[in-house]
Amino acid sequence: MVESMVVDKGQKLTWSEMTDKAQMEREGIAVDIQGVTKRFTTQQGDEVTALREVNLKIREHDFICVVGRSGCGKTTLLNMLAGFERPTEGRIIAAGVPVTKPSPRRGVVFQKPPLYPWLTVRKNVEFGMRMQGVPAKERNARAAHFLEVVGLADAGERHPYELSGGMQQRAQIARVLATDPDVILMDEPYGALDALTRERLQNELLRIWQEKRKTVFFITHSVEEALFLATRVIVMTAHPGTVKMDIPVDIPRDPTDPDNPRKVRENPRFQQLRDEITRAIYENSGDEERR
Ligand SMILES: Nc1ncnc2c1ncn2[C@@H]1O[C@H](COP(=O)(O)OP(=O)(O)OP(=O)(O)O)[C@@H](O)[C@H]1O
Repeated sequence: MVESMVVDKGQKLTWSEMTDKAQMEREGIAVDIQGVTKRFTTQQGDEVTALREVNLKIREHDFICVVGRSGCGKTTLLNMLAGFERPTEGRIIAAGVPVTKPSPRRGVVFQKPPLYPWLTVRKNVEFGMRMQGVPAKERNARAAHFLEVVGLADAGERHPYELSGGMQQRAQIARVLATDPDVILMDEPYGALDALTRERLQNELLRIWQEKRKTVFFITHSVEEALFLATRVIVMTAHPGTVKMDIPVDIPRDPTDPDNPRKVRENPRFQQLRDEITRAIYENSGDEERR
């Protein structure tokens, strides 16, 4: 039987999708990952179960950090949240609607900033908005605002190759923020940066997250980075990838305080959670590797 359809903000939804959407809005759920399994077939014809039965409710304004050993399926999960890949089983609902393809409501920040070398930084920041059909005047104003937000107000007329790695990452973040997504998906965005730049950018991201009230899903290999940023840390285990722990982080943070990183690190709760999460990642792993 074909369910009747209703149109909501230009999207066609079935009645049951409308009911789910209303419930998610009532409960403040931004993204609902429901029983997601993902299998790949390798070129040799073998089947790999990258994720099995992942269930996770991401609330609006959550800052989720996902940690886990290499190969546990973090990027696979992010790719499905972005709509780049489809689950083999289960489904992902974002803003009440099943995710079937990429959407500007979900911005993606990659480890390597995909900036266009022939465009200035300002034009790069405007690019996503141009794709959305934002009029030139508004594009200009929003680009100026977000370049300011990420501390690149003076770099708008430069080209990406004239920027440091940290500045390029800031430009990418400005480009994503300027498209005004509900959810920002970040795949190890600071993995390639030196420790000091990384700390600065983490603080900046916390401030932006507090100000703009976005929902963030952030992959990292660093437990310390996760504890510095997250409202919830999700620990995943491998073969097949699944959620092992969901840990709320209750450490007070103030990104407007330049001494915030040291204060957070020296909080006894930080050290306790770091040990607990590190143990969870590596126990039963059969080796002593530590990151
Ligand atoms: N397109 C693909 N075809 C076949 N197997 C894949 C494909 N993409 C991912 N996999 C497999 O799925 C599993 C999870 O990979 P994924 O990249 O999501 O892990 P990850 O946790 O992000 O790893 P890392 O921390 O190293 O980036 C791995 O075993 C990987 O080999």
